[in-house]
Amino acid sequence: MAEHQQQSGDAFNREKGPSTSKILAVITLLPVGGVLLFLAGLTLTGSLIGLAVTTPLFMIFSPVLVPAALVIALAVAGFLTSGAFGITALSSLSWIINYMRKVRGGMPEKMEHAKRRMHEAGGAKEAGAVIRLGPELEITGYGCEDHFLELDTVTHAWECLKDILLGDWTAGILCSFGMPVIKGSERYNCQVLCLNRKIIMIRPKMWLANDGNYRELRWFTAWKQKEQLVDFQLPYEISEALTQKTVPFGYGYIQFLDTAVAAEVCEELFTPIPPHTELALNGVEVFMNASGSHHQLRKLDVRLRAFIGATHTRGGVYMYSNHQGCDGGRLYYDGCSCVVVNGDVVAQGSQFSLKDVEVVVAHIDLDAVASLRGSISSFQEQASFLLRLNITLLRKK
Ligand SMILES: NC(=O)CC[C@H](N)C(=O)O
Repeated sequence: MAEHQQQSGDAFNREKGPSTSKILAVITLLPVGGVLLFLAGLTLTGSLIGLAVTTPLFMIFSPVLVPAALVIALAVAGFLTSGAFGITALSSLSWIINYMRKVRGGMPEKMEHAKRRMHEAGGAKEAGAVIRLGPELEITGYGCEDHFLELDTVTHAWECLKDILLGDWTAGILCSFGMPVIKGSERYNCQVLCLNRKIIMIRPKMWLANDGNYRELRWFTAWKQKEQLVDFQLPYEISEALTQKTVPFGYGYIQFLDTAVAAEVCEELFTPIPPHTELALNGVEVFMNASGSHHQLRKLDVRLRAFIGATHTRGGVYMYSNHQGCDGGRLYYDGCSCVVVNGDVVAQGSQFSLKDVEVVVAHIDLDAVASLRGSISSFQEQASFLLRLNITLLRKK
């Protein structure tokens, strides 16, 4: 397995350089831009000199209307040509500068949105939030479709995650980011859980959305080894930057000193046996559902019933984060990110909005979960006889 992991590191390195077509574009545009800029200058100077020489002559020999009109026409033509040359030259040079900047930055602008979102969610952190959940496949966007099959989509997602982790965004706040991860030869739709500039667990989606408008099995494989957390070797550049070599990968939850938290990824909630049922019996109190769910009449009602059903008989905090807007495909993702506690919706975001980022914050009393569970005898009976799940222990409050 270590060998396979190294492969994902290799892929990470391989995809760095610019493509041949881009290099060709730069090589052709650079002289063209320069020549055009030179011609622009030349025609501008010519027009100005012509105007300067002929104007006094016509002042003396006026009124000679036809040659005057001729001079004006020539001057206008001169300015227009110079302007056209100038604009073409400047736009080709600015394309080159932009391209150079992108090559050096190494990441498509699209993935910068994840960082922007983190920045705007900073307010939630200042308001005291200790868990931050973004939507499914947040870093790349949910609707990449066949671009998920390109190695550099995954590579750039790691680069973006690295930038986020090197900043302050994850200091003191558990953050869940969605991105594709290649493990060995398989590509998984994952939630990457991070805290204090480290990756503490990668949770691959186990039940993929593959009906109606969804085609996740075309791009991802479902994680099937439910029984164990395995070691995932981070791509070389990530492990160097984070000084962290491996991370637990698989199905499980994170045990803090005062509570337990787990991811349940979108479609998993809607399966006949959703993971939250056994996670709850294992003591997980907070569920983080990262979702990419499109708008369809009455679907919000289906979702809300699912969150309420998940938590009102067995207790729990259900955090739900959905994309909002359109991203590449033909669907509208209708937000409505929310927080549900013991069957009550305590916070909910908008369904239709043009905002770049919307942060939904809720202040939760975790004792309400413990006390509901403590009051249901059958919950305790089932919990005491259940097989224990995989845990990542964190000695942090
Ligand atoms: N991304 C998903 O897993 C979609 C799940 C579900 N079918 C929905 O529409 O919400």
